[in-house]
Amino acid sequence: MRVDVVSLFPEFVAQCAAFGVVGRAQERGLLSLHGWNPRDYAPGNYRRVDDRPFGGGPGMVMLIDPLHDAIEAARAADPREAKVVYLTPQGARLTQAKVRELAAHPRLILLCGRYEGVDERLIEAEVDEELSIGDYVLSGGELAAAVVVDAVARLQEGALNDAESAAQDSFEHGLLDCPHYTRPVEHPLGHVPEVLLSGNHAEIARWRRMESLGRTWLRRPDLLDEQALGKADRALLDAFRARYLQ
Ligand SMILES: CN(C)c1ccccc1CNc1ccc(C(N)=O)cn1
Repeated sequence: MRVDVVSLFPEFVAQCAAFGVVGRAQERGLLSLHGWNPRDYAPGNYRRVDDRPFGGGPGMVMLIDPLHDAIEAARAADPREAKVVYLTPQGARLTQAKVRELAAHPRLILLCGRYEGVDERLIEAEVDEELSIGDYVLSGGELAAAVVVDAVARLQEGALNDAESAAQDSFEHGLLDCPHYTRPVEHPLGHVPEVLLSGNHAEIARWRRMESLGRTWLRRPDLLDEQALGKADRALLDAFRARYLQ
């Protein structure tokens, strides 16, 4: 998968993608990242990329032409069709389902806004999708772009080994992950649940599923559609609630 990032700080996103699983995905050729700086397409000595907003008010707005030219240069760098995504607080919420959809594209162009954002005419002409990573304001779209790069990189075939993909799977199934424990068994901070030491793999799987269901019910009831749960999961959740409420 190829990702082109249009940003005044293109190195920002490249740095975020240089470590761990995402860095390894790049080394394995599963992901290629390219930065395009609108300032390189801004004419004259001052190389302006922003200007004052029509209608007055504080802050600056990113100019159309440097962004347009940077996006077109990115498009031209690879023959495949690109989906252009603008990271903005005004975007649709990014979910794992949306990440899966994005990860299936051969190419993405991620547009990172700074200042107060981008001239609306550029958005209308060039952007396919506006996405938000959450309801909060960042000083630029680069962190949001780095989140998208990380999330789609992990879904590239061959990016994760078995252990890593197990961690990925829990949220993929729409539930929160169960608790995890490792050595030592006894520690001043507490002990390890007996079931995990039992070697009884059916019981361990049952306990983990119950914990995932229970935690989702407690922490993110919005993720839990109890109607869609099978008979076995409903029984596990009832058992969790009985223990929790006793
Ligand atoms: C400068 N701002 C406020 C701005 C305004 C408009 C567009 C982009 C930006 C860049 N900032 C962002 C970007 C994304 C998110 C998010 N939640 O995905 C939060 N902040």
